[in-house]
Amino acid sequence: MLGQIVRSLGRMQQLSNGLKGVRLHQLLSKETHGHLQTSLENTRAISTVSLWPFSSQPRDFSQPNSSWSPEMRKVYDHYNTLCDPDTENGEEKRGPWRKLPSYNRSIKYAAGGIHLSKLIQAKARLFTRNVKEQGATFEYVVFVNKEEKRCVCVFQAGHLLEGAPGHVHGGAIATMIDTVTGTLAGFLSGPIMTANLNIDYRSPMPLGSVVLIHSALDRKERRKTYITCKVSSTDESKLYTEATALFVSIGVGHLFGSRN
Ligand SMILES: CCCCCCCC(=O)SCCNC(=O)CCNC(=O)[C@H](O)C(C)(C)COP(=O)(O)OP(=O)(O)OC[C@H]1O[C@@H](n2cnc3c(N)ncnc32)[C@H](O)[C@@H]1OP(=O)(O)O
Repeated sequence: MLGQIVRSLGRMQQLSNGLKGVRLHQLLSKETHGHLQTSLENTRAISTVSLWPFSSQPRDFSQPNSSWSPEMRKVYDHYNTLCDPDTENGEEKRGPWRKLPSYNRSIKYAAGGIHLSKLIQAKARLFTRNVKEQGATFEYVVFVNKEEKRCVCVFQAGHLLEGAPGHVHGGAIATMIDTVTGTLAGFLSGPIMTANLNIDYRSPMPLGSVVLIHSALDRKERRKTYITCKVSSTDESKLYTEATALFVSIGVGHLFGSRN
């Protein structure tokens, strides 16, 4: 089975031979992210923007939309400004902050990706980006600071995420924590999967809230990347949730049931 997949992927690589800088393993890394660990997909998109000259333009869900509250927009603008380059002596210098783009399934936009999508599951979409109604579920943007090995996510919780009446479902909060810590782990360590997630819910989060999800690298040990996480109000006066997460680096074969 794995052999067949690898042969199919080989044919797909021929399709992409004309595309400079695009290698099969990069496409596979994106697929890994599309299904299980899309943080690397985000990461690659930063470093290889040239991966997107294909077919139609994918929608970047990290752009402001009309569902965003003034508070969401204000915090977004603050972090977005940190991503702007400074000009010193006429030279542009980029700081450590980057905004990560976010797609519902970037692989289908790459050459050969459509075939990869079919091979795995054509209708699969990233969990947090699969509701068309803007503002109904997960509105979020992740900003990463490479030097400090940390990131911050601005998250607005939509009305379809209700758990306790009027408040955000604990599973939705866990989803966002997994997403943000996983994005950081993938950014720092490449393809990974969540091995362990510990969450302490400290205060109920009202639906419609805009919160900050701060994640930072705790440590790396061999294939293990440990991340800490805090979810708070935007002025950081109220703590909603704390978490720790462990991500284990994987090879692509892991997704096909191989340990190679
Ligand atoms: C933008 C969106 C980003 C979203 C990110 C979301 C990512 C996800 O949600 S992934 C989906 C949820 N996760 C999964 O389904 C993973 C299922 N589990 C697995 O596939 C495997 O158990 C996996 C990959 C975690 C580890 O398996 P394997 O590669 O064989 O590693 P293994 O050799 O057992 O362990 C490696 C190390 O990790 C440690 N480890 C593994 N699992 C755990 C665990 N649960 N707790 C503590 N330590 C662990 C091992 O002790 C070992 O440590 P050491 O190096 O000190 O010996």
